[in-house]
Amino acid sequence: MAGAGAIGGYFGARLAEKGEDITFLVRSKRKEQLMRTGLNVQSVHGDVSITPKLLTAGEESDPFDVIIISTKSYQLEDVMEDIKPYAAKGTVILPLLNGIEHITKLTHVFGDDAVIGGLCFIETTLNSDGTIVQTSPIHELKFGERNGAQTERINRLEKVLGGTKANITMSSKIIQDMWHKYSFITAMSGVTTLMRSAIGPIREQESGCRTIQMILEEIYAVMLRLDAPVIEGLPSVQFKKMLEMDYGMKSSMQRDMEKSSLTETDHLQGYLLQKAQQYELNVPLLNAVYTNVKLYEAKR
Ligand SMILES: NC(=O)C1=CN([C@@H]2O[C@H](COP(=O)(O)OP(=O)(O)OC[C@H]3O[C@@H](n4cnc5c(N)ncnc54)[C@H](OP(=O)(O)O)[C@@H]3O)[C@@H](O)[C@H]2O)C=CC1
Ligand SMILES: CC(C)(CO)C(=O)C(=O)O
Repeated sequence: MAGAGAIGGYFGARLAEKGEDITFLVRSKRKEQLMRTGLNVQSVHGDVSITPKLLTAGEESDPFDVIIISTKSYQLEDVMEDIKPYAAKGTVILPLLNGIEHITKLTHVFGDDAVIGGLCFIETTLNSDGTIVQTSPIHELKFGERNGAQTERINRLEKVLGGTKANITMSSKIIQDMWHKYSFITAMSGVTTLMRSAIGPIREQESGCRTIQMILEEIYAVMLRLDAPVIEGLPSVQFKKMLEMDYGMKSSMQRDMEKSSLTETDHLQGYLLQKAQQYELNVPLLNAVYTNVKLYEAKR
């Protein structure tokens, strides 16, 4: 597992809890912390604490069968360098980042065949002592071959990841799932950071609902222009999902802002905005949410 942060620590701990052989690639500060405290998860599905197997970049190790990437988008270039020595021919790279642009970057470095698709739906964060806190019932991870094939390696991976105390499933349309998640999170992180509120109170305002619907429409228009494999009527499907989210659900971008951390807005809203400009599409709400986060980043 490349990274032992909010999602990497959560899914890694769940896999280790099941008995899988998981090594976490960490940097020195996190390593010191984990050696002192162990890897601790506080979860609505039950807490778990493990003594993690740790590796830091440059240390000797055999290559890994699977490398799950769980860093932020702005840490991708560095982590790709760091994992290179541990990726051999046949190593499968499974990224869990939100967004889509990282797939191109990963295939460029590791080759088309090595990289499969992946995503997760979970609300989790690191608290000040490094504990992973998972707060709402959803803890879903999806993975699959990018071309949807039911290959031998994907069946093997399904066996390894299955039976874990988290909802981990194989998808034969993972790229579509990733675009759908991308549209959802771009809207969700956009409105929650703009309104500085969890999703519930935003939906209680009629204008809040309209804002969510409008930004979903803008995102959809850009994705259609990019020939992304999205379903017809995606904005209504995503809006419905937004209505079903826990009242207090926040986005990880919003939590990052609450912790005064850097955000992934360039990777999420920024990428779509750049495409909208290229194709001369009018996306006022995307512009507004992106500017809001960039102003926050400039003031950090
Ligand atoms: N949190 C959530 O609820 C969800 C997040 N996501 C997505 O998942 C991705 C990860 O987010 P999240 O888990 O919240 O982020 P975190 O910041 O909590 O975790 C990222 C971790 O990666 C580590 N890391 C970064 N670079 C390296 C490196 N070169 N070597 C080793 N470790 C490294 C960081 O370690 P260090 O301490 O050294 O900085 C950090 O612990 C994002 O794309 C996000 O959008 C998706 C769904 C939900
Ligand atoms: C959709 C959501 C809010 C939870 O999975 C998410 O992906 C995030 O916070 O990054």
